[in-house]
Amino acid sequence: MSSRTARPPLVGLPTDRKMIGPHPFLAAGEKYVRAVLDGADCLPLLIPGLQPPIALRAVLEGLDGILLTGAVSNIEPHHYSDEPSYPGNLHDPARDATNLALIPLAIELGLPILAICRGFQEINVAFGGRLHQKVHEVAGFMDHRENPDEPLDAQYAPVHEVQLAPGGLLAGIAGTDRVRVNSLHGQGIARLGEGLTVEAIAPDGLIEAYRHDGPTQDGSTRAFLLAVQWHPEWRVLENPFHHGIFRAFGDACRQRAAQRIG
Ligand SMILES: N[C@@H](CCC(=O)NCCCC(=O)O)C(=O)O
Repeated sequence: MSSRTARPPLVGLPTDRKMIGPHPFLAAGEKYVRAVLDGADCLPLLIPGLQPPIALRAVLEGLDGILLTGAVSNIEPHHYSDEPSYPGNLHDPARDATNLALIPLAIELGLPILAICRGFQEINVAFGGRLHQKVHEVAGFMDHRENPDEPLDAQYAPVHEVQLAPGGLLAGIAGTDRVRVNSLHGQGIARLGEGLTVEAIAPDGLIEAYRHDGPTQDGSTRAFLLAVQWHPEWRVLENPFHHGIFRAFGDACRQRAAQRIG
């Protein structure tokens, strides 16, 4: 038995940069932090998203998992195309710099990753994929945005189905091949990054979830990487499918923590 004390797995959440009055703050949405604690049963720790990024390898080496959160800001399009950004597009270059540097490092270290909405888009870009800047303006696609005038519970209510890939991670968690999900995004996948495997598709054909089956450091097991375009963190304990996603992520983090201690 190890002489080191067992501790709950530590999950890092890279922050957004938000202005409060004249001062920039580094913040993460409380619902994501709570979902790590309550849904995954892990300890959340915020990773400051600065530009240029802090020494990320040193931070990641002390962690057992990463949660990439959603955000109202959009990835600067120069990271995935030569299209200009549209006027008024809200960006967070410090978060882009941190997360696009952190993703390959986390994968190299074999850390479990759960990515939500903007985080889902970030991993796709980190793997060489492309995004639509406005899905609702692309012929054939639905409008995947929320109505900001509705109460939050209505904005985060399930609004469309996704078809789950047979034999996939999500189909295993859901125990079925179709689920209804919430939808609060203007951007979406135009081309899936190299090496990512589709896990869920919306009725208009938009990819809404994927996984990555890369090998871990020892080459024997595969690290958990699941990314979803919707918001499983919302009232995570009230939705068995969403809780299942966080539990699966937490289990992967616990396995990772046990390897570190053992
Ligand atoms: N800005 C991107 C990503 C959408 C996203 O992450 N929304 C989350 C909103 C706030 C939250 O619930 O954390 C897009 O519009 O596609």
